[in-house]
Amino acid sequence: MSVLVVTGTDTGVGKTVFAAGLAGALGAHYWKPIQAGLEPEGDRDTVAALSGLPAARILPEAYRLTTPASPHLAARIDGVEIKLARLALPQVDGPLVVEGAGGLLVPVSETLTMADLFAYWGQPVILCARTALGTINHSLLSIEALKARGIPIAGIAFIGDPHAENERIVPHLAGIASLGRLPLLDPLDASRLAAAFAAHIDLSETFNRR
Ligand SMILES: Nc1ncnc2c1ncn2[C@@H]1O[C@H](COP(=O)(O)OP(=O)(O)OP(=O)(O)O)[C@@H](O)[C@H]1O
Ligand SMILES: C[C@H](N)[C@H](N)CCCCCC(=O)O
Ligand SMILES: [Mg+2]
Repeated sequence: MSVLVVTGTDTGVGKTVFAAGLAGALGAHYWKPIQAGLEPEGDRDTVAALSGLPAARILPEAYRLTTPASPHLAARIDGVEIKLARLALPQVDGPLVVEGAGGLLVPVSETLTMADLFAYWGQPVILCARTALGTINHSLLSIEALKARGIPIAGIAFIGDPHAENERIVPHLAGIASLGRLPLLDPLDASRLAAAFAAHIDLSETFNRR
């Protein structure tokens, strides 16, 4: 089993759309261990709709929390305690794509962050980042947080309209691979996502480095 963890510089950067494209391209299983916010749908449902994968490849979450908030707060509201013991990676045949909640230092409890979880898993992480103004700082801070914990970095994936300089300077300063840029798709559907992912995202270096 090979695992790729998808994180982002923030909530709402496009991790789920990217993860759907990635899981579809790899014929992987997809797992969102902690879902905070169930309306109008969870990320699992979005990936089911956008990845083109059979339903059995979209694994059930370990925690389904009702409130669209930081997981530590969503868990408190639901009266749930998030525990590492329930967050072991599921064993599947073939590749597994795992999506975090929000960005790296988002708390899942009073003592645990998403980054702690990634360090515990020790699997390579793809950082999803906007192309737009502000991304340089958010991206480099996120990469520092990954490096500080010794979390392997598979690369950065940009999402949004082209911005050649932002797409150059971040991987250059961080010394990590860029997997490319997923454009904003309108309409967004499974076939357009698969085509855009194949045209714009290069996974060859990701797998060669491993
Ligand atoms: N490549 C894209 N093309 C068009 N729309 C996109 C794309 N990427 C993201 N979006 C839209 O942007 C919004 C946020 O994207 P997404 O849900 O993937 O973010 P996220 O990083 O997974 O957020 P969360 O932290 O809640 O998991 C969604 O409405 C999604 O449809
Ligand atoms: C509700 C949202 N869509 C995600 N599920 C959780 C995002 C947590 C972000 C916390 C923060 O950085 O302030
Ligand atoms: Mg998401």
